[in-house]
Amino acid sequence: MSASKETEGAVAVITIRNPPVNALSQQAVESILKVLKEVQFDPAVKAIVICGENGKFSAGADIRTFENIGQKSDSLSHFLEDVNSMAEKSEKPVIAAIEGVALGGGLELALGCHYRVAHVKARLGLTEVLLGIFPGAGGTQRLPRLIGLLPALEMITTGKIVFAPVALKLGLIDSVTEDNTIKAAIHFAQNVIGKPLESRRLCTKPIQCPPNMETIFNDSKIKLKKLFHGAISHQLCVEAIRAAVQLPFAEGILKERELLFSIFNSEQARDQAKARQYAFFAERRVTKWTTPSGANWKSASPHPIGVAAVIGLGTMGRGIVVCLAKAQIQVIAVEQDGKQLEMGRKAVTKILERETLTMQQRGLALMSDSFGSITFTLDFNSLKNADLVIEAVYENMALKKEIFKQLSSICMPEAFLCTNTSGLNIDEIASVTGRPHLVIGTHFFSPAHIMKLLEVVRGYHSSPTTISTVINLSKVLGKIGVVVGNCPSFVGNRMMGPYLHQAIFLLEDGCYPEEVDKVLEEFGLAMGPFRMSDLVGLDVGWRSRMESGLTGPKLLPGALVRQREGKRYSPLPDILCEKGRFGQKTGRGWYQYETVGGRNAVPDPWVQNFLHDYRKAHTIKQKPTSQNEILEWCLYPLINEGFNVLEEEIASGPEDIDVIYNNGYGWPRHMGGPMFYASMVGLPKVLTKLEVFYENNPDIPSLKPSGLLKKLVKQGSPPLKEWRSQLGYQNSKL
Ligand SMILES: CCCCCC/C=C/CC(=O)SCCNC(=O)CCNC(=O)[C@H](O)C(C)(C)COP(=O)(O)OP(=O)(O)OC[C@H]1O[C@@H](n2cnc3c(N)ncnc32)[C@H](O)[C@@H]1OP(=O)(O)O
Repeated sequence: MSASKETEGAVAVITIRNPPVNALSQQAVESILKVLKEVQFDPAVKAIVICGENGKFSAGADIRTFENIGQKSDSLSHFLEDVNSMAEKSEKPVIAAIEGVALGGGLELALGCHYRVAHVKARLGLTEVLLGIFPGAGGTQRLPRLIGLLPALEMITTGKIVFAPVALKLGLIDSVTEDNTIKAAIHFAQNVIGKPLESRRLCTKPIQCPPNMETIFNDSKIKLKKLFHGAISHQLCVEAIRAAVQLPFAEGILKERELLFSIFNSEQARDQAKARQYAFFAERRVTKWTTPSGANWKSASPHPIGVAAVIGLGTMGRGIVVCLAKAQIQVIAVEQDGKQLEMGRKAVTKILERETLTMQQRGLALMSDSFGSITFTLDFNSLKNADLVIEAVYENMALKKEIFKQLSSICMPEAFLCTNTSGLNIDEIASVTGRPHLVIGTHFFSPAHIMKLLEVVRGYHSSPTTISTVINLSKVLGKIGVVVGNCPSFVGNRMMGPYLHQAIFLLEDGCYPEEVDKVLEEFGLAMGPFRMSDLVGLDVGWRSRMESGLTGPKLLPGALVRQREGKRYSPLPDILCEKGRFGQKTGRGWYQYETVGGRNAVPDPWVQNFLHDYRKAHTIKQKPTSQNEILEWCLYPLINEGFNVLEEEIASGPEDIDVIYNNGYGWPRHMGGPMFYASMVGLPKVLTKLEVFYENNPDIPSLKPSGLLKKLVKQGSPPLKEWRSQLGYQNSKL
């Protein structure tokens, strides 16, 4: 960790060195300060360029140290601000040469410089808020002065990252280069030697403010509350920016410090910051996958994928085609029906047009010709050219097996065969092929071109190379691949089961859909269980329950209305479906909608009356349930299933589950994920509640506390990072 100096003519080049991302540790910043002081007094130096080693300016503060430093990180921010201020006050021009990334404290350092030159592919952002803190080294005071109130408000409160061309338009940087950035910055420096610097010092620059500032701040807070629910740091960002417009620079800096300090002083804000930082590292942790047999990310090499094929152009297939094409992979899109193929082609083209527009707006010169080419075809034989095939037809085992049988004979012997199923048995599908080691599950989430999560489901025979190839592909697609084991519904959907059942039981017992949703949405979930079910479509679950004989014609005669095989069962969603209430798609479900396909869920008096009559018919006494009880009844069974998933080695660690929930199920990042949340609530509390729930409801097996949860509590509830060592996984091989 160091900063070194070289000189090129009259220009001193200070290089930050702290691999892999030149994070600003205390040592790194001390080192920058030392060299910066040195060059101030060197008469031969007329201008200074600051850059980062290995093509990265700086990814900001060293997050690895946050856990241990607590409140100290707020004084570390002041320390960085002292360096920024020294650069700003320098009588010699200071130029930031930005390659790769300038994020968080890295961008704050660049804002202290008089000029910023960036490579065209560089990304810049004040991302602190995404880690539960906010820019505390002058960022909230300098950015609005540089680019204006509104763009600064957006960047700081959302942690938005912009590419260099957009940064140039915003006025965040002064020049963009496609060549060697350091050389370009040295050249830039030579041209500004001797020019007045006063107007380049952001601390002296006034902020251009619109007249309706207070409305802007208030609206922003309301919007952020909706977007990030109870997340505190976003709200504090607004206060810091308010200080920037209301106070002179030096006082604004003091206010920024005070607000940052308030985060470390509040238990809730500290917990949220911990949760977000945990979520950041959990996403890195899951890339280091391992399987119960000991295969892992180090022991396998991925194969590159030049040509990929997608079978089935329904909603999922279309999204998958789009993300492959966006990653510049050549795609063969196959349908069996001419009409479906044409509809698929049109839909894909439309999405790609929209994506092109968005990319252009983000300053990325990505035109449609830089997408991978797509061949739409009815010819199954064209699959012989694919390195990897993703089957994305509807969930039907017989159909999937038929397709995989064909794939096994058509495709190249080394081609990987993936199935986009959300819960079917991968081994059964693989069994009909002559290459089960090359078969794997790729569970995409809808819309597939947007959602970041990919559940990578290893079958019994999936080879390490197959896992590695698909995990690598997920990175190429800009997704987070999480390796999971093969069991009904895998990880995410399996844990959803007890949660959704419990939410429905709450309706039987006296709650209303809007009441339950409100509690879970206030907790931070993107959508409560009933709004989510209406969005997905109630008919999806209904069809699968009919298929498995839980309802409909296959239901055994004499079955009790509210019981199946001795377990509690609620027919409520079946009855809704029988009445044609499928959710948004029919304009009625647990809620009513303004139109068929409408999005705006409105509580429906019909549902309220229906629930009332249902309870009366089944002589169910309505129980008052507090908000906290609703939360516990829904979340603890979900968490319990998470422990079962860990115990059965379906997920390799709690981080895997949390990454799945944060990226695929709308879990609020400032709550870390369900397993992290359980660790924050305290495992003994979760266990005690589940024990009581189960004792009073022995007909709900999912309430039975997991063996792993009990084991962990017995061991004194070790911190989450130690849970892995309690699992059967051979982590020692990592
Ligand atoms: C004494 C002064 C202290 C300064 C005080 C001022 C306070 C400022 C507040 C902040 O700056 S908060 C931090 C803001 N920065 C960020 O949010 C950036 C986080 N990082 C990223 O977004 C990405 O990692 C990246 C930089 C865009 C690189 O992405 P890429 O996909 O290329 O690689 P990764 O796998 O994500 O990362 C590689 C490797 O580096 C580790 N890492 C990344 N950023 C940091 C960081 N800021 N601090 C410490 N370590 C970081 C990451 O964990 C990976 O390590 P691993 O061991 O391979 O898992």
